[in-house]
Amino acid sequence: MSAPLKVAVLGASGRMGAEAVKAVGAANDMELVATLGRGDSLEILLETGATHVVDLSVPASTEANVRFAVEHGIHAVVGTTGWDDAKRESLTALLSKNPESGVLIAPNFALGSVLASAFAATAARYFESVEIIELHHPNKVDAPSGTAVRTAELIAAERAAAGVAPSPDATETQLDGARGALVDGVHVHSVRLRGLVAHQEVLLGGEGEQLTLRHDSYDRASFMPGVLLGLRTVASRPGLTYGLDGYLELGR
Ligand SMILES: NC(=O)C1=CN([C@@H]2O[C@H](COP(=O)(O)OP(=O)(O)OC[C@H]3O[C@@H](n4cnc5c(N)ncnc54)[C@H](O)[C@@H]3O)[C@@H](O)[C@H]2O)C=CC1
Ligand SMILES: O=C(O)C1=N[C@H](C(=O)O)C[C@H](O)C1
Repeated sequence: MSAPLKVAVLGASGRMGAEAVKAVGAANDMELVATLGRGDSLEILLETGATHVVDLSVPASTEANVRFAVEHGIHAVVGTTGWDDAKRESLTALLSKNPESGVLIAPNFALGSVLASAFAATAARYFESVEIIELHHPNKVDAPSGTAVRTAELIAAERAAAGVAPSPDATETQLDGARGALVDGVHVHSVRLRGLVAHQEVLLGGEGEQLTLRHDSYDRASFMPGVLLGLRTVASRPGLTYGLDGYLELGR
């Protein structure tokens, strides 16, 4: 049996981080070597010999955390949101100078969510209209969700490749925000509601019909198989992988 992965969790006291600490601690092929929170020095990663980090911190911190890991030869599995095009491009440039390092940025670790986004992208080739509604707990600090942004990107790419026209919309006047945010030409609506965890609907409309693709995470345990898959795979995938679908055989 090979040596266990030496894993550090960043954002370990948070909602997701606490779940990841449990999941890594229970995995036979992993050793939890460090748990870091706000204000902790990243030098702890070097002192504890971490080979892998899971970043589940906050959008304001994740880039610095991941860059530190890459610069020190530590593989990173990242669930934190906020990785826009510019940040991913800059990270790719850093990774090209550290060719052994692997980073997975996964907007959503839940298998059902990854599948739902892939199905939605495929379906969006065949429907005139598409909009996204994402629904989350009210403690979430960012909107729209990273998952919704990624889903919109996938949908837009499929529609562009298929030559599908923009969704029809005759709106002439509106209150600010009434039509949601526009992500790559796809309207995204964000709901924040006590009692929710993480949910998304993709609405696809055609003449006389509607297809709705909905995914629900009722518990953060739903994200843990994806976190563990990411940890087990990332070292064998140098460079940046954006989306857990990059590690799955989805036939696309
Ligand atoms: N990819 C996925 O499947 C999922 C991603 N997320 C994302 O993960 C992130 C965390 O979500 P939650 O756990 O709900 O948030 P949270 O607010 O409960 O936890 C974040 C934790 O990070 C800590 N923190 C702040 N700065 C830090 C730093 N520099 N280093 C280490 N820790 C630091 C905070 O003190 C807090 O304990 C968010 O961006 C969220 O959108 C959440 C759920 C699933
Ligand atoms: O903050 C959350 O809770 C979640 N964040 C991620 C996102 O922004 O998509 C993943 C999941 O939706 C839960």
